[in-house]
Amino acid sequence: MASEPPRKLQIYSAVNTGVSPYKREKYEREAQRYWDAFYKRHQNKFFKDRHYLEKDWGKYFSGEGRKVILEVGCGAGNTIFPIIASYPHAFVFACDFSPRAIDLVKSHKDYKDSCARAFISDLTADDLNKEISPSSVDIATMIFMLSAVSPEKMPMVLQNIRKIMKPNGYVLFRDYAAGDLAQEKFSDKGQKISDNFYVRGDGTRAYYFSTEFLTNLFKENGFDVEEIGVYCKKVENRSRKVVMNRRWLRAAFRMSNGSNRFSSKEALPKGSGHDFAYRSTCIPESVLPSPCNYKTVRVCLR
Ligand SMILES: C[S@@+](CC[C@H](N)C(=O)[O-])C[C@H]1O[C@@H](n2cnc3c(N)ncnc32)[C@H](O)[C@@H]1O
Repeated sequence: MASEPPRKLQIYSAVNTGVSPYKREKYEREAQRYWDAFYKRHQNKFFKDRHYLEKDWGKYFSGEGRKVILEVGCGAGNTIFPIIASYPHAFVFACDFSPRAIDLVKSHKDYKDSCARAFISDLTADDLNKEISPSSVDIATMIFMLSAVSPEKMPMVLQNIRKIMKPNGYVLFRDYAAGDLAQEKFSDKGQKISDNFYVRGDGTRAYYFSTEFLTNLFKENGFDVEEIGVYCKKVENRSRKVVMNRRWLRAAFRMSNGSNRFSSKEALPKGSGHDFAYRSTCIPESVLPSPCNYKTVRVCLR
């Protein structure tokens, strides 16, 4: 019969990470419910439309033919609708595991069957091939989505996306970078689940990526790095008289040739934590634009 772990060990574990094993498991099991509650509370008012996509990634979206795009973890559609506005000939698949988020997308005034199809899907569990033909997507956008997934399950998301990407298709990625001010704030409050992974007060979670971790994660799952960089802003909140140093990672990954050589089993992390045994070469931090040149902007961002 399996015996319970010694009590001392349990206490150590809770103190070490800030979140008890019971809560950690609950946040994982009920991730969908927490995000759905988020959209019940905030509707489509929380995130701003992401108008920087065309400026940052125009070269990937433009070109011959009708581009097929998948917005992964689309939320209320703040990435979908700027893409449709800038590229009216594109077709955008969009998925999220929050039914309320998908309802918000479908009720948006610019949602039309001729240019978009939104559906409910848990990217860590549901096969995208049920909704999208294999090897049919030119570009997958992952905008502040992967950070919401536990590091143990990130490979599953990438393996799922690989199946529907065209050979040489691109994943365009933007998400939280390690060292962001918001991460430092978490560190003070005992909301740490594991290394660089935290839970917010509303039960949603956020992972803070280093360039090395992200590079290895994508390489291990069959993508090559096209570009990657840390992107920094000083965000000034004049009413609260605070200046915050925010950091994001912006990257583009291309499907590796020989796209089917990675089985999903191989892609899974080896340990129970996210101590992946990476085999691939990393891009050293020294070749990245670091330290950041902060530029001051006045915006309100999560
Ligand atoms: C910060 S929001 C980003 C939304 C959108 N990409 C944007 O640009 O505003 C993260 C989204 O990822 C979704 N998400 C998290 N884990 C997911 C999963 N396993 N499968 C599908 N969607 C997921 C959440 O429901 C949430 O809508």
